[in-house]
Amino acid sequence: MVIGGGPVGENVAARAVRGGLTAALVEHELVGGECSYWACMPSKALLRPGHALAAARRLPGVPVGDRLDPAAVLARRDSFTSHWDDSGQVSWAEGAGITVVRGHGRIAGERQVSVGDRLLTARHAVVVSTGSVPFTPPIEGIDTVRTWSSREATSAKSVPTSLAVLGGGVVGVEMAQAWARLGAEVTLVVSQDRPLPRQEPFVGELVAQGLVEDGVRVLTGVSGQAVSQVDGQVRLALSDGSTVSAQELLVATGRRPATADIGVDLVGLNPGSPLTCDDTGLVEGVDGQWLYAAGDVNGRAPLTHQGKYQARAVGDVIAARARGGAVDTSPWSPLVSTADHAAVPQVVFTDPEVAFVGRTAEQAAKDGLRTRVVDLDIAVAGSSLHADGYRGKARMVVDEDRRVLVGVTFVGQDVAELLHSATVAVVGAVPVDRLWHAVPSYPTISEVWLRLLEAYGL
Ligand SMILES: Cc1cc2nc3c(=O)[nH]c(=O)nc-3n(C[C@H](O)[C@H](O)[C@H](O)COP(=O)(O)OP(=O)(O)OC[C@H]3O[C@@H](n4cnc5c(N)ncnc54)[C@H](O)[C@@H]3O)c2cc1C
Ligand SMILES: NC(=O)c1ccc[n+]([C@@H]2O[C@H](COP(=O)([O-])OP(=O)(O)OC[C@H]3O[C@@H](n4cnc5c(N)ncnc54)[C@H](O)[C@@H]3O)[C@@H](O)[C@H]2O)c1
Repeated sequence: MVIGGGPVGENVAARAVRGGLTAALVEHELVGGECSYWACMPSKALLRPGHALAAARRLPGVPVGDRLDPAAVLARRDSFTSHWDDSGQVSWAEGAGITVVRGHGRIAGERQVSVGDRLLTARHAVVVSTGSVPFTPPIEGIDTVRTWSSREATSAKSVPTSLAVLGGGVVGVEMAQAWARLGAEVTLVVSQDRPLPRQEPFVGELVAQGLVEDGVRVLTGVSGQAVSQVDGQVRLALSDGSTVSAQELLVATGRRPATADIGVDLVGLNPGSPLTCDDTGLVEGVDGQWLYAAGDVNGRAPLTHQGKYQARAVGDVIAARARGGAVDTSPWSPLVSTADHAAVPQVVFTDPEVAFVGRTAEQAAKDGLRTRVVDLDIAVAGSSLHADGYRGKARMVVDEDRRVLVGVTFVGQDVAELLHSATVAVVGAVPVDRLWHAVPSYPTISEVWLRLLEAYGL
């Protein structure tokens, strides 16, 4: 029995069915979850046309208009969310042999879930994949005015004349750029010295530069102190005494696991906290091997692809444990999510794009690794052909004791598709001396791999 029919819950259920079990998927809103309707899909649909226009402008000879057509962009976005109708996903689930149960699921006891006045009992396991909810910081007045969360920012029906964005994380930078390119006057408020502060320092610097070039006002080192409504605008008072006023205020200050109202207290866990689990997804602190968690709700790596990876392991391990006999849960077996610890890839879909996997140099040092860091501008034949004035940077973090990569970061136009090569190198612990023999094709942006290895000394 799976509580939460987002991308993660769907995948847990599908794998369990594939493993020979029956599966019920309890969903209280739309099957497909946040990702399909208010997160990954609509946000990328809003960003992509602006990137295509910017890319075309960097190539003399390509006829381009001077601005996007917002109505067409929003209409295409709507088609990617299936107009917020989940019948296609419900049909997919039913076709995969999953029983969809509409309603709010709560843990009601060992292997039991209540949905309204129905009590459902699972034969083998209950999996919680309820995702996450936006975190609103305790700023004076924030509850008294209408603000945007990522939901409004991804589903808005028209372009606001002006938008203030509080928070320089991934949602903040992506939505600031999307709406700026669609014509809004955007101010991004970042509490640290740069956006995306958890990434390599050059990431935030280059992304901020890209935003400024798009006309975004990027304010760093300031936080929100108070919010009020003045003359039909939202006014945000900042820690340096200044104010920002805009038609809309997007609060993009992070998310928290959705565990507040799902009955976890009944099994001795803390509502509102992540459901900490082992690498097979078993929730820690609950006996009997019946309660699992996957996706945003476990706080391990709040990304769709990583949650779906956990889902495949959880669905498979539940089926394997149901069959009985020995179950291999050693690191890197198909039944565990080993990559969550130090090999998580992520793309930030801004222009310049950001793509990284594994540890930053700072994280590797904190983890006690003896590392060498190689930094390069992305300036190869492939990049110069790709766009006039191509601007990008790459960093590779090498564990010197094992001579393998433990982290790679790329920033630049269209680097997303480079990322999987880095992920394969990190997950596969490919020695740099062998990586040398993975020859990048000429002339592609991948040539940066050769330059990185040369700069390392090969
Ligand atoms: C604006 C934005 C953009 C993003 N872009 C990307 C991206 O480009 N790439 C990426 O990898 N990640 C992205 N993410 C993160 C991604 O959306 C999440 O990691 C992903 O949705 C997690 O999937 P999930 O199934 O764990 O949770 P969710 O997608 O949140 O699904 C949880 C489901 O559970 C349901 N539910 C919750 N509680 C109950 C209950 N008690 N009973 C029944 N149903 C319940 C919810 O209605 C929901 O359908 C983005 C996030 C945001 C906010
Ligand atoms: N492309 C992608 O993969 C993608 C896109 C969007 C979101 N996501 C995921 O969704 C989740 C949520 O994203 P998010 O950007 O909301 O969270 P986040 O945690 O990435 O960023 C939140 C930012 O807000 C800042 N902040 C917190 N309180 C603040 C305050 N009072 N004033 C100013 N700044 C404040 C934090 O310092 C942080 O930098 C993340 O896990 C993210 O990885 C992924």
